[in-house]
Amino acid sequence: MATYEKLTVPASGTAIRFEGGQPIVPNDPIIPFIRGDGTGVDIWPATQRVLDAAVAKAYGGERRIEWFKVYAGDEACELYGTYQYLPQDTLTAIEEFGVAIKGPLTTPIGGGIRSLNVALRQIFDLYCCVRPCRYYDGTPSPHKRPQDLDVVVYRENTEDIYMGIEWEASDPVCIELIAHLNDTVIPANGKLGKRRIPEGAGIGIKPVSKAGTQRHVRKAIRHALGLEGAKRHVTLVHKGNIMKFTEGAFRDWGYEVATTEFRDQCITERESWILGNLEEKPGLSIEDNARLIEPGYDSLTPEKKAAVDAEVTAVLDAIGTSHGGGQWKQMVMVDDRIADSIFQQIQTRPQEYSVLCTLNLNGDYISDAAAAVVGGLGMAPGANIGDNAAIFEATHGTAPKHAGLDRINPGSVILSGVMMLEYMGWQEAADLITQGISAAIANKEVTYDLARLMEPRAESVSCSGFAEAVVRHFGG
Ligand SMILES: NC(=O)C1=CN([C@@H]2O[C@H](COP(=O)(O)OP(=O)(O)OC[C@H]3O[C@@H](n4cnc5c(N)ncnc54)[C@H](OP(=O)(O)O)[C@@H]3O)[C@@H](O)[C@H]2O)C=CC1
Ligand SMILES: O=C(O)CCC(=O)C(=O)O
Ligand SMILES: [Mg+2]
Repeated sequence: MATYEKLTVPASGTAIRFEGGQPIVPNDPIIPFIRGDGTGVDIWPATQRVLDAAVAKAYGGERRIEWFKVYAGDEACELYGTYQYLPQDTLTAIEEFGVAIKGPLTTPIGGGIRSLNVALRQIFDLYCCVRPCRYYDGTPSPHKRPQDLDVVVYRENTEDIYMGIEWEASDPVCIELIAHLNDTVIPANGKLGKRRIPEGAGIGIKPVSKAGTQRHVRKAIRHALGLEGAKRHVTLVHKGNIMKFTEGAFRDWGYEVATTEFRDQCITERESWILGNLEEKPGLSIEDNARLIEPGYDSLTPEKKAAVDAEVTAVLDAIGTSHGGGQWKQMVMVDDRIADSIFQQIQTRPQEYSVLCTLNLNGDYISDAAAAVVGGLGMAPGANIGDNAAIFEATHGTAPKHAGLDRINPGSVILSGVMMLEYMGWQEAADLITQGISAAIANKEVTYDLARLMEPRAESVSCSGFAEAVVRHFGG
């Protein structure tokens, strides 16, 4: 048993262990929770009420969660002292008990502390941020057909510019770094021409590694393998046309995982065109197939034409038998889209997407945008998953202007709790909550954010009132 400076571990309960990246869950798990800053004061009690009621109803006392209050953010400073935003006790508790849940934590813009939310993901190597965006019937939305969006954003969670390796413009190290880049590093690369970093610039570094990308893509593909029909689909989202060696590499490394480790279960979009063309027109020549997959083929240089022909030949040789004859239609489709395009696609053609596998920053943006389509940040849950720990939290932040007013929507943290119960294998309790939320919304018992979008506008319930409504509607 670990030692704690200011915390007392619950007298009863058992730790969740991890084996091979999977949680082994006892009937009485000790689960650390962080209340959170801002609206955390409203949301957390509402969430705990719903989770406890669901577990009690589903298992009649056979299973229960032993909550272990741990501290981060403003509350931690009150208990541990000034600037103690993320005390060692909290880290020890998450390490010892493996699965935790948290409310949002404040991060100042510009100077001040770095994000505690990001720090927790990095400290525990929670490399996949999983954010499902699906529609609950009756939820008001600015979109005409919000029900068409049913995606899971798989956001890489430990790399990219979120590593926080950056220097302020006035920092002497930054000035020295810019001089070194301008005088030595950039001229040494023949392709960068006369480019110069402007003096007075701040500098941030964007590391994207092959190992970091591939372990994340692997989890996204495994997720898609558990889905059915057209939802067996992973889209690698990137801005690889501009950031070739980070975002472009993310795409290439992602395809590499799909076409090596998951070769028998995956088909890429281009491979599907090649096989599909041949299925539609048996006897189609390599050149005509190449013409169909490559727009503008006839105006390509002979070398480029030969490369497309070679691609068609290679695909037919490698997987013509194993994937051809329509077999590929049962497999996980892996394609890629440029990030700006995916923002419009999830609004204009939402039904075409399923698992959106992204880098860190793109996933941050896309998860808020996708949440907006299906009803806003009040209904946007999330999970940070690693091989030895998992922390569940909503997509949104502290929403400070609503703090302490018992009016914010606790739906996102409650749904993050649903993800936690599913991760623990407690599906019966998770289902009760999902039913309760669906029925509360259908009954127009909703918080201000959803009430104001309803037509006619509905009378809103409080944050705690929504939790009570969810509990009342367990079982439909
Ligand atoms: N994982 C985390 O802990 C995160 C922390 N943050 C941090 O949170 C702080 C505040 O960030 P901010 O940019 O204001 O973004 P927020 O996500 O906190 O809030 C922005 C707006 O989104 C709406 N919203 C957010 N949560 C809910 C909810 N539960 N129910 C209904 N509506 C909701 C509200 O809109 P309206 O007022 O129009 O109703 C709110 O004003 C910052 O310090 C930021 O760094 C941000 C994101 C994630
Ligand atoms: O940590 C923060 O303050 C913001 C993080 C964030 O926006 C997110 O994880 O979605
Ligand atoms: Mg965000």
